[in-house]
Amino acid sequence: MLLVADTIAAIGTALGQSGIAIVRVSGPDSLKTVDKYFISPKKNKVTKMDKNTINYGHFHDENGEVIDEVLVSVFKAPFSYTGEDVVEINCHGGQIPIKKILTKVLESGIRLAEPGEFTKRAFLNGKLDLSQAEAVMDLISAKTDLSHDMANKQAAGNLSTEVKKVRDKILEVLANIEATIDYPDEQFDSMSVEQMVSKLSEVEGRIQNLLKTATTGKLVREGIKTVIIGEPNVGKSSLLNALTKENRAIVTDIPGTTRDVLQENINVKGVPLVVLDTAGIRETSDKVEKIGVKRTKEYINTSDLVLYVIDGSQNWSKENDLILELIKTKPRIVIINKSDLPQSVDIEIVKGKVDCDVLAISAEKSKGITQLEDRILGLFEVGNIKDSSHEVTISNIRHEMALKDAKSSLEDSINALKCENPVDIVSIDIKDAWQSLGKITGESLSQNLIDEIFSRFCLGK
Ligand SMILES: Nc1nc2c(c(=O)[nH]1)N(C=O)[C@@H](CNc1ccc(C(=O)N[C@@H](CCC(=O)O)C(=O)O)cc1)CN2
Ligand SMILES: Nc1nc2c(ncn2[C@@H]2O[C@H](COP(=O)(O)OP(=O)(O)OP(=O)(O)O)[C@@H](O)[C@H]2O)c(=O)[nH]1
Ligand SMILES: [Mg+2]
Repeated sequence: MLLVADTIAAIGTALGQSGIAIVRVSGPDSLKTVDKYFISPKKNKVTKMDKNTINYGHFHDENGEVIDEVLVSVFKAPFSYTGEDVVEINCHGGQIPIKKILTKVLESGIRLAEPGEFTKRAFLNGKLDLSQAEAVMDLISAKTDLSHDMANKQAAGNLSTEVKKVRDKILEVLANIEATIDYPDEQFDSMSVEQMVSKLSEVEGRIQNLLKTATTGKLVREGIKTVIIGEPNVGKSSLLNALTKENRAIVTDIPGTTRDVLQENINVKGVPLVVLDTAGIRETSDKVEKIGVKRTKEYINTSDLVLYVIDGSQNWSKENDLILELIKTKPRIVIINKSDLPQSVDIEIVKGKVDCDVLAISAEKSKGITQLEDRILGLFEVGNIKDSSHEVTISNIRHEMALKDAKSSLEDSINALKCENPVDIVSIDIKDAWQSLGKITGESLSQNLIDEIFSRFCLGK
């Protein structure tokens, strides 16, 4: 069923300079609006163009001045990404043509799309379910092959299919209960309590299998937020460079080199790491450096992992103990750097002091980096991530919560059945499980929540 909606437009490509860019228009007025500005050599009207065609011409302003040489792609409802009439204007990828074309389209009374609104319309028109729409967003933000592969499978509907199968099984039991309640005297092939328990247990097992993939799945999708901290000059920026295998951060022998936080994405065996290199922590009177140190402390709080770097060639300081205290509740690894130099720090003593991994490395000589990567993955229990890449992976906390709710309702219903509670009471729990699962695909989710989910998407998507 197509919903009656207004017409929206947005730039579908990244802002900035590029070969080509796309202005996307979707809704009932899209063809006739673009037609006002488009002239093809054969004077073909956009409204008369065949569906699924790409057409050459020029985009003009109302005075007939050429704005750009373009290609327009025409899709006709319901055969488009959104399910509505869609026109895409492929123009040259400069700021000016993009801006001018979008402005003309918007001047014709078409509204600028909200973030995620094209995909939201695809969802509302039944082109995608909610988990597939969320996967479209994941496809865009994926930073490693593994996270991309996971998003691709979800976009293809692997999760939706499993959820639908499981929901159907629940529905069979529910239908059976409803029938016994509505027609108590009729003879039909009703399920026994044992059969219901067995069916629901099977469903619970399948949900549990999905839940098992969630820890790894979330890490692969979201990445591990990692912050490198330590005193000035210990080699934090050198470690970032060793991890990225590029010279991204400025390294000098002057303490206090890094002032602002630097962020890099790193791929550790398919797991994305978002690594922050921070300003060295120390008492300082320098105004700029002070702000850096304050930020470092804030980043520690919001990170998933702290890499605490110590210079092994220097004597152990009381600051080291203070910093260890500061991070003691965080997942952390203590890194004794500059292992290529004569050591003043005794690693065995440090190991005795802390209850976390302690590792000697040389950031400058790239020694111990692979071991560090293994320890990081070990800490998050994603050692053999490739072996555990499933056809269906739970990567989104929203899905995980819905599955947990469904599982708990199923457990309640199974226990109630075993205790011979009346089936009409049991059916409430079974219905709850069915509803919870429907939240994943968006079938049982309130409009507000749906709006909230799409608002997190990019503009033009
Ligand atoms: N230019 C452009 N590139 C793009 C997109 C887009 O919207 N525009 N996409 C958007 O993210 C992705 C492709 N996804 C799309 C999905 C469905 C349809 C579509 O027209 N579907 C119709 C017809 C299918 C058919 O011909 O068999 C349909 O489902 O009815 C188009 C693009 C990636 N590349
Ligand atoms: N010998 C040796 N020197 C290193 C090693 N790692 C870093 N250095 C040197 O230590 C100095 C400081 O390195 P940086 O990476 O800038 O240290 P930092 O912790 O980022 O310093 P700030 O940004 O000032 O807090 C530079 O001269 C590096 O060349 C190492 O593994 N071995
Ligand atoms: Mg630095």
